[in-house]
Amino acid sequence: MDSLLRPAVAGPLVVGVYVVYRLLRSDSRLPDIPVIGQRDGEWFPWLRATWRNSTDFRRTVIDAYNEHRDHAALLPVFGLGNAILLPVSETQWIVDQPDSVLSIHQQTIESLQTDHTIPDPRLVHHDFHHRIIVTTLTSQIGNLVPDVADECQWSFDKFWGRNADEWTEVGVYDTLRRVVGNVTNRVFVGLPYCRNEDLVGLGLAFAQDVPTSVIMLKFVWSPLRSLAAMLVARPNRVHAKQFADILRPEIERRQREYDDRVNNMDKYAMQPEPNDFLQWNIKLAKASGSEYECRPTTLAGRLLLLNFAAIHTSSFAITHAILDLVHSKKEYIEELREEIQTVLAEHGGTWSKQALAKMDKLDSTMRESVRLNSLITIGVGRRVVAKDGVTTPSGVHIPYGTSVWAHAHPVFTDPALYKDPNEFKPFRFAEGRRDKDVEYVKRARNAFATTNTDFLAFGHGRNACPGRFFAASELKLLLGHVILHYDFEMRTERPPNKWIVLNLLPPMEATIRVKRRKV
Ligand code: HEM
Repeated sequence: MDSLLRPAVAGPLVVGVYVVYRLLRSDSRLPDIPVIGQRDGEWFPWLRATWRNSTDFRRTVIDAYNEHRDHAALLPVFGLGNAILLPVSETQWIVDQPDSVLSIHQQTIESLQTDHTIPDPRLVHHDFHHRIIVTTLTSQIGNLVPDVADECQWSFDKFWGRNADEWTEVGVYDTLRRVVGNVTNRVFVGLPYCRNEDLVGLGLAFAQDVPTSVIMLKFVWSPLRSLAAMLVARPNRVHAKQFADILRPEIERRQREYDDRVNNMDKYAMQPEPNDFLQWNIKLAKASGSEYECRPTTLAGRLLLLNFAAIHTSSFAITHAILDLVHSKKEYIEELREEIQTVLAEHGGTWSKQALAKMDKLDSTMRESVRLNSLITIGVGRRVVAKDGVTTPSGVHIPYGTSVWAHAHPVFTDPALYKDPNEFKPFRFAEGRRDKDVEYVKRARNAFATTNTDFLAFGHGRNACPGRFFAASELKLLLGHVILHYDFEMRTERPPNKWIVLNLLPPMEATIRVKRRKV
């Protein structure tokens, strides 16, 4: 008996009993509503539903849509905590709730365990980067397109080559994540740092560290997570420090120059300020008067957070689009090439925001690919932060601390919404935009970056992805560039996507053969 009371034995025992207890039964505060994955008459129904849902999430979301789309249902999944999938009719209600009732911020902190996985969690709590994306990045897209186009060319020359005589085999995801890393960081930190392989590599590594450490931490009892994170989130800290070390000289140089510029306007009359995220952040930090926001480690940390939010999401999207095209019809690629050539010719032969806006078929191709391959499979996750909980329009009371979600993956392929829903039809949305029988507002819903309750790839409502307008321009330019400059060897069988926990990912090992076009 004495040995049971020793801390080394008692600690794990208490944790073990608690974990088993939580797995065997649901939280008694949860409403009495159907449980996704639960079958009548089974022993340990909660545990078995949790196991079923966690091990085959694709089946889970499809069954949930077929059986529970009209009412709320509990969604037991390992690591998701108390979660409820609301009926499709309540998706708009979720995103309309004030942040004091349903919070995306608290949900992000919980689902990414940011207090443990982000080396400086204050970065997440103060949303400076979010403000800069909304106020400056989006409005600067027009001015940034030439830089994006230049970096795109440099990067594809490097990773796909210029060989116009022979086919070259390239790893699709592996090369595209590097291209996206360069191009996105051109807009975040500018030249020459966006081409610094160590910097881009660290951004990619960090974006992998976070989900990996989240998965490991979810297996640890929450009071012990800070302790476990010392070990589990070590790579996150190491990579964040190395990332900041590379950028520190540039950040300090820019800060000195910024002060000097304010005092000596004449001296810099012929030298424009850099137009990138780092510079906007330096400016906003100065204006805020916050010593913390002006620290080089804080500024570098924000850039790393953005690398995390932007690069994987965008790399997955462009990987899917290219795989979809290469495994469809050659005529689609030819039709896209014709559109791109025609529009570019009308715009002086160069990429611009206006030219991109005219390329309806290109825009449609990206949206169609995201429709079939969206990374997120349940959408607009929000945490109930109202102390007394919240009651949904259909009358279900949801307690404090529970997360609510909307159906997403099966909605993208609902035959009631799309004809031939599982077929890749790249011009589907372009046709929708041209349909003069449909009122203008509805036609405009077909644009790539437009969100609605049926299309949650970027979320929806006032907290929808703030980077989506930039992402849409960047991705269209990348896709347009490769269609113009490369031939693709067409293939028949698209390698299947992969479900990793709750997300849908592209086949990362897939390769294709490309040849530079002689133009
Ligand atoms: C194809 C590319 C992208 C996809 C599919 C995507 C998707 C998403 C989604 C689903 C959300 C959650 C929204 C919600 O729950 O309503 C989100 C949030 C966010 N995204 Fe994106 N994103 C992409 C690109 C980007 C880029 C390029 C940036 C930065 C320039 C970015 C920055 C962010 C940030 C900062 C948030 C957090 C917003 C918040 O917490 O309020 N994303 N994104």
